[in-house]
Amino acid sequence: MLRSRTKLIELGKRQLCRSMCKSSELTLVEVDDKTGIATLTMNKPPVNSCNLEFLRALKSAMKEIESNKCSGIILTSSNDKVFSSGLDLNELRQPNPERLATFWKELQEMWVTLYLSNVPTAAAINGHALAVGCVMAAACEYRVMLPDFTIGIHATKFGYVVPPFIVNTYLSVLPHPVVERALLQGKIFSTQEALQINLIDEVVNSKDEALCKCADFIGSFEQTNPVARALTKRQLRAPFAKQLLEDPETELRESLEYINTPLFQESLDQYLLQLKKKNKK
Ligand SMILES: CCCCCCCC/C=C\CC(=O)SCCNC(=O)CCNC(=O)[C@H](O)C(C)(C)COP(=O)(O)OP(=O)(O)OC[C@H]1O[C@@H](n2cnc3c(N)ncnc32)[C@H](O)[C@@H]1OP(=O)(O)O
Repeated sequence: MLRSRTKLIELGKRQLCRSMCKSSELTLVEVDDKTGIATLTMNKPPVNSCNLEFLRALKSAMKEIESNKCSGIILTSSNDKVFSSGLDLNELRQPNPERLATFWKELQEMWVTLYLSNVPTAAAINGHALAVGCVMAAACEYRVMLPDFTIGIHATKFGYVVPPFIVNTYLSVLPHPVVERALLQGKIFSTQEALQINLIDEVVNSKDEALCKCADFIGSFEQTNPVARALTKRQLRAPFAKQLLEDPETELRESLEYINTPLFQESLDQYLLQLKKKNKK
């Protein structure tokens, strides 16, 4: 605790970044010179599905934003219909064992980086946010969403047992009975339904408005001490991340075992077929 506090104070002494604009193919980071807020735009066509390289790019963008002492992160998408379609299902289908293990570790690390980020995090959900797309939004501290899209974790519908840290992401935002029903049904919520259950904080009519609301949210911490804020956030969130932080190997092993079962592979094949068929109609 003392070590991490010292590290944070050292970070606090560094200059607030005034302008940084770094693009990779998969992510785009723009920092507002006045506010120090970084907008991290997911940019993996066609639907921001998370493969190994994309998870890596997201994690490294977030770490870089934090190390540049920005005042907060807004997560959004360059696609105006899809925030993220979740994990790239091709990574899970008949996987190469080594790549699958690396992929899953990246997933764990990306989640920890976002969920326990030292800086305020907000999601401008400008399109569908499915499965891990929803998890990323729910891992942020604030969510604003455009109308007529969908959000939720429907893993049970395609034969995926939801790992504890994903359950915990939902539990950070929603009451237990709501989480239980939503996960067991594999419920996908409309924007309006998501607002009613408080999965999102607000509905807005444009991406610009969403970005402004997120910036206002991050600005609301201007008067707080960033070190005290970050440590308090960590205290509140650590119990939900404890299992994964203390024993990532067990979660990794259990996930890999499950992904490799014939039961999971068969239901994944069927699900991917449905997804492709939809486009041929
Ligand atoms: C952060 C730590 C998390 C740890 C987690 C484990 C938790 C377990 C829970 C979930 C795991 C997942 O995330 S699995 C991913 C589940 N995602 C989906 O089921 C989304 C499926 N996609 C859609 O419903 C739609 O694509 C869409 C609504 C997102 C967009 O619709 P649209 O019509 O705009 O686009 P298309 O359907 O035509 O898609 C274009 C193209 O992309 C392919 N596609 C879409 N999603 C995926 C995906 N997730 N993985 C791989 N490929 C995907 C789709 O088949 C189309 O391909 P073709 O052009 O070749 O037909």
